Amino acid sequence: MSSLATEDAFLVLNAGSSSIKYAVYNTDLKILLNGQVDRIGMGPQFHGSGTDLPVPVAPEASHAEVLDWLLTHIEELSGPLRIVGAGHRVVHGGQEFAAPTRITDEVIAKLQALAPLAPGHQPHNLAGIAAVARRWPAIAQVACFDTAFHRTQPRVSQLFAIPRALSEDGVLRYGFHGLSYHYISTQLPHHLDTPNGKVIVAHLGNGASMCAMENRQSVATTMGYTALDGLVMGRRCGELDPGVIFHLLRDRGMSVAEIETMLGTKSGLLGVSDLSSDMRDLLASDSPAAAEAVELFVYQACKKIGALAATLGGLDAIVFTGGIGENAAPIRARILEGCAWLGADLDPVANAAAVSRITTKESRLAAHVIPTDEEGIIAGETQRLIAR
Ligand SMILES: Nc1ncnc2c1ncn2[C@@H]1O[C@H](COP(=O)(O)OP(=O)(O)O)[C@@H](O)[C@H]1O
Ligand SMILES: CC(=O)OP(=O)(O)O
Ligand SMILES: [Mg+2]
Repeated sequence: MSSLATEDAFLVLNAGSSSIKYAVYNTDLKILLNGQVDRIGMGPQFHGSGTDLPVPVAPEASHAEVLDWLLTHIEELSGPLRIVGAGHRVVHGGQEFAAPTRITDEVIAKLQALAPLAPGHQPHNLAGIAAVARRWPAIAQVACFDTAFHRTQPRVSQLFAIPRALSEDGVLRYGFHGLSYHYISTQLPHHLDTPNGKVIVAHLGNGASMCAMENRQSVATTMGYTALDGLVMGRRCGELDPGVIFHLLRDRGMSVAEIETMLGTKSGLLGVSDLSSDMRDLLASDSPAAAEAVELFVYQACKKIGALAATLGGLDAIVFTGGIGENAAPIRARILEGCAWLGADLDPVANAAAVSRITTKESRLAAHVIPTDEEGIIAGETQRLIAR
């Protein structure tokens, strides 16, 4: 990156369940570098600065190993830049963290205590914070939470029907993907005729969820206390009768840890297809089990759209985002076919091109594709907190 000048810059890390996205911004929030490692656990691939290359680690290498390589690579790419701050996506903020927060040892300890509620994410988020602190010991770091955007929800959306004492203790539907939903909420006025109307945003990636918005605020979401609930995901089961867990414990002799691993990493698209957690692999396969996994993904998405439309009392628009939402035209088409009763009329040409609006002019329900930018939200918040 010989074109980079010597200037102050922020690093942003967004560790998801199958990817680590990064971006480097200058203090005017201009993006200087960005990219990602995806397919972590399945032969990780780096994409960024005009190159695509396999990460030189074992195919099953952990997020931590990938992170080590990635930070060295970012340091090389960033050449003369002075990294003066870092912002991180942190998936679970629990009851306490409802806004971006400067990271201290005390904050780290509290976030570690929440790790059991997000075992596929929080440890990777904290590993990123620790790795940055080792490499750039003097810089300020900021945590931005996936749960924060949903804190505007009415209490009834957050409650489970369990004894009150547990709800008072924080066993609530927190919801996730909030940085993505926050970004999309800022973009609705640029795309929709009715940005403040009744909108469902579908963040469909390796993790997948939906958020019902009105006045661009979250009023309901499909994920829960943890990121296991709701839609079918790459490796997570989504909505499940809790009775299945008792059956596995009592009648099949599985341990809590085995069940957690099964529902969190061996279920979803991977479990049903017996082939892959990656939608690209399933769409390219002619296996009947892969087709059934895709059918279940679409079926559950349509079912949740119906439920969220009911919480909103109607529906003006659906927005697709995330790796599948942005890139998988056949999945968007199939979900919108299931929304014909809500007035969706797909424009196949627009859908194939993934231009912003993918329904016809006459369609009563508008559908749009809007690429998400979690890193942009993190960068803005990091700069704001560090400047203070
Ligand atoms: N062209 C594509 N067609 C279908 N699915 C895609 C395509 N590109 C990416 N995906 C899907 O997006 C998923 C990753 O989404 P992403 O939002 O980046 O994941 P993460 O949850 O790790 O942040 C992959 O698992 C893959 O299934
Ligand atoms: C919360 C969550 O599921 O995140 P991701 O989609 O990045 O795995
Ligand atoms: Mg993600």
